[in-house]
Amino acid sequence: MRIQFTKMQGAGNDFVVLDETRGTLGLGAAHYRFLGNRHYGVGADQILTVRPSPSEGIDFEYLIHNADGQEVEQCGNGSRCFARFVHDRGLTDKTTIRVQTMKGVIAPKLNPDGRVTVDMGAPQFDLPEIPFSTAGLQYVADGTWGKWLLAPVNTAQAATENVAFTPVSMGNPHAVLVVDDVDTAPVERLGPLVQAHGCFPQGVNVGFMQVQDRSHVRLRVYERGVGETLACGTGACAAVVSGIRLGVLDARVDVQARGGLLTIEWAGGNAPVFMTGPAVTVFQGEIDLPDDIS
Ligand SMILES: N[C@@H](CCC[C@H](N)C(=O)O)C(=O)O
Repeated sequence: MRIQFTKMQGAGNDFVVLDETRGTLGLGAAHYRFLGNRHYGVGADQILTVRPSPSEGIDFEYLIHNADGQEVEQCGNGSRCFARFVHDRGLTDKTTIRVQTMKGVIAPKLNPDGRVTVDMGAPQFDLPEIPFSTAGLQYVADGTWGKWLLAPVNTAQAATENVAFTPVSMGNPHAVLVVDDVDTAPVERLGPLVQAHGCFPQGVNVGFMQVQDRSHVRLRVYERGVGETLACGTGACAAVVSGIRLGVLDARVDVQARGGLLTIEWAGGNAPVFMTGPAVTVFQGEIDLPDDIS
C-alpha cells in the first residue's frame, strides 16, 4: 500500500504526519515502527495521525505513536506541528484549534510570527496519576518539593549512586533531574536506567535540566520509546513546572534544547501550562508500506 505523508519538525523533534481526516489508513504498530525508522522508512521521533472531530466543540483528534510503535498520551512539539499541518493544508481556517488527544483536549494557537502557542492543560502532581510508585524510594526532606531518590537505580552499574528527580505528568510521565551542565550530564547512561525503573510502571521521559538563571534553562530529554531527541515539548513543560515548584524558576522561562528554543509559562496551581515554539514543514512524500511488515 502506498501512503502520503508530511515530514515536520518542531525545535528538531521530528515527525511523520499522516492525514486520516477522510478515512483510516488501517495502520498498526509495525507500520509506525517502519515509518519512524531512519534507515528503512522515513525517519521520525513520533508519527502523528490527524483524524476528524470526535465530538461537538472539538475540531480534530490526533494520535501519537513513538518511533517504537507504541501509542502515547501527549506530545508538545507534535501539537504545534499538528496545528501548522491542519492550517496549511486548508483543513481548518481557525487559528486556535481544539484537539482531542489520548489525555484530554489541548488548544494550539497559530501566532502571526509563525510560532505556535499551545495551552497544554494543567500539570499533574498526583503520584498515582503520573503514574509513579514510591515503594522502596526515599523522599528528600530538604524543604523543597517533590524530590525523590532512586537508590540505587541499578545494582550492577550504580550501586552507590542516588538519583534525585521530581516526577510530574503533562499527560505523559516525566522525571526531571537537575544537573550542573547538560553537555556533560549522563543522559545516555541514566536515561535508560531511570526510564526502566519499576517506580514508573508505564515508563518515563527523563529530563536533564541545567538552571542558568530564574528565567533560562538548558534541557536534554531521553524520551520514552525513542531515546534522546533534539527537543521534547512536554519535557520542557515538566522541567519548568518542576523548577517553579522547587522555587528556582520564575513563571516564564526560556528552555534551550539542542534543537531549538521553547518558551514555557505557568502561573502555578491548576493553571494551564503554555508552550510557545516553532513548527516547520520539511517535505511531503509518498512511501510504499511493505506487504510483509510485522
Ligand atoms: N516529543 C514529545 C513527547 C512524545 C511522547 C513521549 N516520548 C512519551 O513517550 O511520552 C514532546 O514534544 O512532548
